[in-house]
Amino acid sequence: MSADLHHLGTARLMKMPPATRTDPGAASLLTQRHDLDVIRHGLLTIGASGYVVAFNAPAERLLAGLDVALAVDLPAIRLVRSLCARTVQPRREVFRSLRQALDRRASAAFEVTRQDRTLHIELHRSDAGGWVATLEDVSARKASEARADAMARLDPLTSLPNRLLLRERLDEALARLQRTGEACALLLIDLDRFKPVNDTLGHPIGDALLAKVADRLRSTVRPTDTVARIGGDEFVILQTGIREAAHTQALARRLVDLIGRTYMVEGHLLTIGASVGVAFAPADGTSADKLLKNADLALYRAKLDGRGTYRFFEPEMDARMQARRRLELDMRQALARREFQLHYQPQLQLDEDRLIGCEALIRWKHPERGMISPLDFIPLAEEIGLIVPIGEWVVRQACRDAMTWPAGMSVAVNVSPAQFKSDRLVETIISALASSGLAARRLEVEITEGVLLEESEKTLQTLHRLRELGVRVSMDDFGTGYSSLSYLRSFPFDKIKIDRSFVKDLTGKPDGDAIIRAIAGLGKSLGMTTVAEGVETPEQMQRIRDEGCTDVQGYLISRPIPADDVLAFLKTYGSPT
Ligand SMILES: Nc1nc2c(ncn2[C@@H]2O[C@@H]3COP(=O)(O)O[C@H]4[C@@H](O)[C@H](n5cnc6c(=O)[nH]c(N)nc65)O[C@@H]4COP(=O)(O)O[C@H]3[C@H]2O)c(=O)[nH]1
Repeated sequence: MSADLHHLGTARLMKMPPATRTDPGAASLLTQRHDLDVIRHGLLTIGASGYVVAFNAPAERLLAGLDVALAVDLPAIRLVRSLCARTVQPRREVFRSLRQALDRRASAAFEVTRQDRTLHIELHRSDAGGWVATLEDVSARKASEARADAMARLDPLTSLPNRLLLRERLDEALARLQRTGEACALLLIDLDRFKPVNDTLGHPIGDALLAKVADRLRSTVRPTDTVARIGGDEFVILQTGIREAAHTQALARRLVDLIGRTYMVEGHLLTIGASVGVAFAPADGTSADKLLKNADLALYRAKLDGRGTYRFFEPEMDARMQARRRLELDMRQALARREFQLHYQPQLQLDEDRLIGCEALIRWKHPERGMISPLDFIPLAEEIGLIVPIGEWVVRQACRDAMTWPAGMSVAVNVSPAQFKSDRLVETIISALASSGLAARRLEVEITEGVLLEESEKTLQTLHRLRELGVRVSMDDFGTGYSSLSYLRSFPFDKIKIDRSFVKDLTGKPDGDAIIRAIAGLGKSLGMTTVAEGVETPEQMQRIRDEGCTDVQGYLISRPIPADDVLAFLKTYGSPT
């Protein structure tokens, strides 16, 4: 240390006896001490010869407790040594900056801590060749900065660590893992059915529910684990020091069970669920990003597998996700590249044995993969919102194609829940009818229960607007959902399409005709047409006729055929006028 101090240039000077020193202005500074006391900050002057010349009362107070008493004529070097024993920065660093300041005749600043108090000290060169030091107690500011720093790492609603703190803990755990060889697990938790609670009961109830979820999560982990909230209804648990994967599995199972138990929030009995994706370090990744990504892939799988469950990451998930991403990229270009086609499946009216319309069914002619079934791309299109432009194309194309058919033939299009949510549906249909010239009564919209499940008020309004236009509305896949019957009461459908699983049961199961008979009777009394889907055999057709259904559709009449073949098919079958 003393070697450093020689660089400060004060050691030689301080050896000089006080009597021989001449510090210009020292006397006047001493006389001004009373004036200096009014300054809030501590002030201390050091003469050119390296001795304390003057200081005010705040300086005395702030420096009380050092192992050297502040006094006029105190060698500055002793003061500096005593202060440097308590600097926040490493002592060498402080000396280096003091030395630099001295060499450049510039200022230097450093901080000293003592019993929870932090002093900020600045040294400035004075005109007289000495130094003026200012001392400020920055403890309160430091504490509030530390508080703000901690707050920036906490989620205000649940007081759980937020994404930032999770990230820091995860980085620490991963670094430790390399040293100790222990494993850790990341459990990504997504709440199922939280959004409807928030949307229907309001945000205060949603917030209270999230706080309860946080409490349950906290209660089920060890103190060494971290529970974090990283998004609206997304939580994460970082489980450290794992010896067996079975412990993580037990935790994942516990989470699904615990979150799925009923909550009482302000008089409301609420039930939500949890899907959990798990990734292990180091097996599934040794970086925070990789681990989060893989836990997310596992979570995606858990959701696909019906939610309310947990999944561990597996390498194939990554491959599957990449395939999905490729499909998504291709699908985004497919519209512009005109790769979609419509095939049409004719519908037969049983009474008069005549064709009355066709259902439009989309096909994707992929340049490399060939024809792709809608079952393989429509769900993804719905998920990423691409169903809106694709559905718009379907409606426009179907209307154009139907204009080439005999006037008695109508066209039915499938409309998915995402299209209903987009607000553009009615305008799209009006525009498609206007530009094609098709009469509204020749267009039929087929919806499934999925459409009615969400935002029912808004959905019903849209359905009524379509009805006012003259467009017909049919309920598809009837009988497969949870509450098909109740939906019949909420909207006066024109048509019920009986799911083909019931038609299959006609010949496969004893009493297989009971459901068809019941639905046909229901349709009759409600004044709705009933169409049996998936009719493949003459026997099924006869039974359906006997049970009172009005229309049929299925391979027996025709498979879906390309648009260009429809007219030829109508001719051979005997088309309506
Ligand atoms: N085994 C058997 N199957 C029969 C028979 N008759 C018809 N099918 C098939 O049953 C499906 C009927 O359509 P969906 O229930 O609306 O089910 C459709 C519909 O939900 C959806 N989809 C098709 N086109 C569109 C579209 O343009 N927009 C939307 N949103 N969804 C569409 O994809 C689903 C599957 O379409 P496809 O693969 O074309 O499958 C069609 C059709 O080819 C039969 O006798 N036996």
